[in-house]
Amino acid sequence: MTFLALDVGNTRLKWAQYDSAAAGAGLLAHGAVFLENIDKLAEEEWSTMPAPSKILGCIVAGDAIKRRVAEQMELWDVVPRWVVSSPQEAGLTNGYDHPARLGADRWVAMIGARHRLLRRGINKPCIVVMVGTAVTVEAIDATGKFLGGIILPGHGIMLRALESGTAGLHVPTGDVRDFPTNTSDALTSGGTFAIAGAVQRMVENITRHCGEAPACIMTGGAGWKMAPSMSVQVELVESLIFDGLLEIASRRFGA
Ligand SMILES: Nc1ncnc2c1ncn2[C@@H]1O[C@H](COP(=O)(O)OP(=O)(O)O)[C@@H](O)[C@H]1O
Ligand SMILES: CC(C)(COP(=O)(O)O)[C@@H](O)C(=O)NCCC(=O)O
Ligand SMILES: [K+]
Repeated sequence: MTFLALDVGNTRLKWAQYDSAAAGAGLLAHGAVFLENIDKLAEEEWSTMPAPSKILGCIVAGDAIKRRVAEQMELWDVVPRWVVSSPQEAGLTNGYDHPARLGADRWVAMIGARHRLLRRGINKPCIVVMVGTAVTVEAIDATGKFLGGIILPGHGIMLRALESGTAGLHVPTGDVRDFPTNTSDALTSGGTFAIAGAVQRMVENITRHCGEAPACIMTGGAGWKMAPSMSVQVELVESLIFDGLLEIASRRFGA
């Protein structure tokens, strides 16, 4: 059997095909497409792929996108399953006021992070950072309870908001500097420090709450851009959402 995992965000659809639906499964193929290009998946990337036996994904894009993704999968005779955040899954407890309202990508990434640590025998609090269209920073305690998390604008949204709300901030991308001395560097550094500072604050919050410093795992399309500028130690794990989907799939579908 092969397993297709999907992560549909507000900017890109990411997919990965595995040789089974189990943690540690072998990766057969993977790709990412901007949402404006999803209508070509069936005739391009997916056209030569053997039909998956199971499909599980998380989607936070709107219903119109969801329908367009489903259309591309009509190529195969498989009903795709979408993760909905629940009060409990794969050993995690969801502390959100309304568990189902938590973005499915956030829930799946947390499941991936928790099991990644447990597999290494690490049972301590954890911060999960996801740097995509938006940035999310989640806090999980040592028992696997999701305590809560924050949402802030991603780099692109921050810059576009500043550009559209001012007259004098239309400048090329700059560099991250401790003390920026031009507009480009000031904007790029501002966005980067906003994200790095938010993560540092959540690390402080959870350390105070749990009495123990957390492990910190980061993922998302722009994670590699943030990694060099973080003020706390983070582990960059590009596959975190897929790792989470494999954990959920192994429990739902069996190995
Ligand atoms: N090679 C790349 N392709 C696409 N986006 C990239 C790339 N490198 C960095 N990014 C950044 O990552 C963000 C998209 O990340 P992604 O995790 O796909 O977001 P989402 O899950 O919200 O769709 C974009 O806002 C963009 O700034
Ligand atoms: C926070 C998000 C917009 C992040 O989206 P992304 O950057 O991955 O495209 C998404 O997880 C979402 O729509 N969440 C629902 C609201 C919530 O989690 O509280
Ligand atoms: K995402």
